[in-house]
Amino acid sequence: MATPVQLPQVKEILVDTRGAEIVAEDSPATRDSRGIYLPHYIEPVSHIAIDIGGSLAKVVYFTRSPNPPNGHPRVSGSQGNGTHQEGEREAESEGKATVTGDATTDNATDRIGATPAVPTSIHKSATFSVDSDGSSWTPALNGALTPQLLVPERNFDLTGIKADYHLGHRRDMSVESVTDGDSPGTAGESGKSAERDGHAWTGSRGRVSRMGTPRGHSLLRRSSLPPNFPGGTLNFARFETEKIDELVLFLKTLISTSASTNHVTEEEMKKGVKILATGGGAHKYYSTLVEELGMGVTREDEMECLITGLGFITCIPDEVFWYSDELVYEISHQSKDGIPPGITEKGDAASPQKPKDLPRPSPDPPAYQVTFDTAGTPQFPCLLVNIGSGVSIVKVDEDGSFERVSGTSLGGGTLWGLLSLITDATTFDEMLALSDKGDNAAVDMLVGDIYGSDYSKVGLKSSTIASSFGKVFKKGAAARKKSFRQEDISKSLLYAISNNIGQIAYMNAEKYGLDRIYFGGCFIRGKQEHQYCAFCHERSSQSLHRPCFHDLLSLICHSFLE
Ligand SMILES: Nc1ncnc2c1ncn2[C@@H]1O[C@H](COP(=O)(O)OP(=O)(O)OP(=O)(O)O)[C@@H](O)[C@H]1O
Ligand SMILES: CC(C)(CO)[C@@H](O)C(=O)NCCC(=O)O
Repeated sequence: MATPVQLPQVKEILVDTRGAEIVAEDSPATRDSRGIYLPHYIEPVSHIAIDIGGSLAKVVYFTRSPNPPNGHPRVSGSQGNGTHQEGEREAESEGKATVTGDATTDNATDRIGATPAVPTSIHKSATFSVDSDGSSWTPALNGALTPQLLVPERNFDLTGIKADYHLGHRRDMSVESVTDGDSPGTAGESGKSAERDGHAWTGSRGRVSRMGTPRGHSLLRRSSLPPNFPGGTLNFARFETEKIDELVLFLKTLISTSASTNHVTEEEMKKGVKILATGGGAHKYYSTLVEELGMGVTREDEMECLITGLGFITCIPDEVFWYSDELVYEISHQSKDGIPPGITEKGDAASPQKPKDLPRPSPDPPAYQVTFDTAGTPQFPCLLVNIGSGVSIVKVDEDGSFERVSGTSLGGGTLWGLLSLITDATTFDEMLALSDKGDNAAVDMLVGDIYGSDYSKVGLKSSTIASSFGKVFKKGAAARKKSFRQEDISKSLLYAISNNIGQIAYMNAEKYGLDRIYFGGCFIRGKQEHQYCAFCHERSSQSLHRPCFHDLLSLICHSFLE
């Protein structure tokens, strides 16, 4: 029988992201659900942040553990296409070991006297189970919420960890009395780095090797930990909004599992948990959430969350990325036969021949590399283009004030919906995979199809799409359905929607004199290069406008930083 524990109230929650590491996942389908291991973070009250949008409900929660998730090597950032092999390669190339998490399955927390303990065996990288019809993924619970305040004897000084957050500025962190030198793994050096740099978000790049503390050594270090050691994983899960009951069940299970792990009643557990909800669904499903969960839910405005999330994400090293100017040039100058205008088949000294098939962005050749913002330097003012079910375009001023200036209903929901009707794909990832293999020129009418060449007088290249799906009608009613490959249709639609969004974004950036555009939202989750290129297509190469992308769920830290 659980012994109830009384919980004091906490007024302020701050996130300590020093030494943060993105946890590798097993499958591409879950790559955006990789947790973030935060070796220093202590969460006095467990926060569950929920963003319920038109298409997807996203959940973020922190589970405490002294060890990184079992058996999962970490990567040093969301590099390249997000596969952890890339992260490993990068770590190796930097002469640093890629480390498998400290696979202690025993209960180290008991030995150091920190109670209640979360068995590390239940703390692992989130996995997903697939529906019987294979159409959707349901996230599995990862670990248990462990509010610091559930531990009756407190003597760890939290007041020393302060991460002041200001939009548009580097955040300064005062580290007054953090005992991070005693934390397992990375703590000491990262902590020093934070002090030395005076930056809150020192990030993880180049610190992978420090996670490789041999087990014996790490246990030795743990023995000198304060009872309430820091560390744990920020977990991500997502559900189709249509299946809101699955989200409710997930939250109920998370709370009840956490209660039993912490040896408290569910009622006590709920006192140490705060639920913050945003997105349209926070309003639509408010009473469902409150009634089903039996606890309070704080609603937050989705645009405010978005901007807070942008401020946070753009500060994280290696999170924001863009395509090289060379790649954008190639895409925007490629003629129908794949050779950019002005470049001969053979190439010449001034303009060496560029490959016909553009390679996927990769370190080889470097010209096409994805460029990461290694420093994590937010650039405000800017334009934020959030591509969810629909698209919101938000102008953000230098001081963080913002205005939703535009939008379009042709967004992620449109692609998802239309491809569900047209193709046999049952999941969004299958749709992206189809489009990856497609050739849009089989479906789209290009300027070259109409002119037989460029229409250079008005600046239109022969490769420019003159009319999305413009070739379809030509086939005649009977032949139409048989004539077009699902792959080509998928790519054409992806381009149509992405180009349209890119165009509206560009025009708004022009209108407001902004030279930085951030694209976000789950629509760009799949990290499809051609999709990004569609955003870059033509317009951005002619101007200073730099389309940048981020792929973390933007609500993440809003609730942690409130
Ligand atoms: N696994 C997935 N299942 C369904 N859609 C996905 C998936 N991954 C990415 N998407 C794309 O992301 C879109 C949803 O993005 P996001 O979650 O940012 O928006 P939302 O919050 O649901 O919508 P809104 O903000 O307009 O209310 C979908 O419409 C689809 O295009
Ligand atoms: C309605 C929202 C804000 C919900 O997130 C989003 O789906 C959106 O911005 N839709 C586009 C609405 C428009 O046409 O401007």
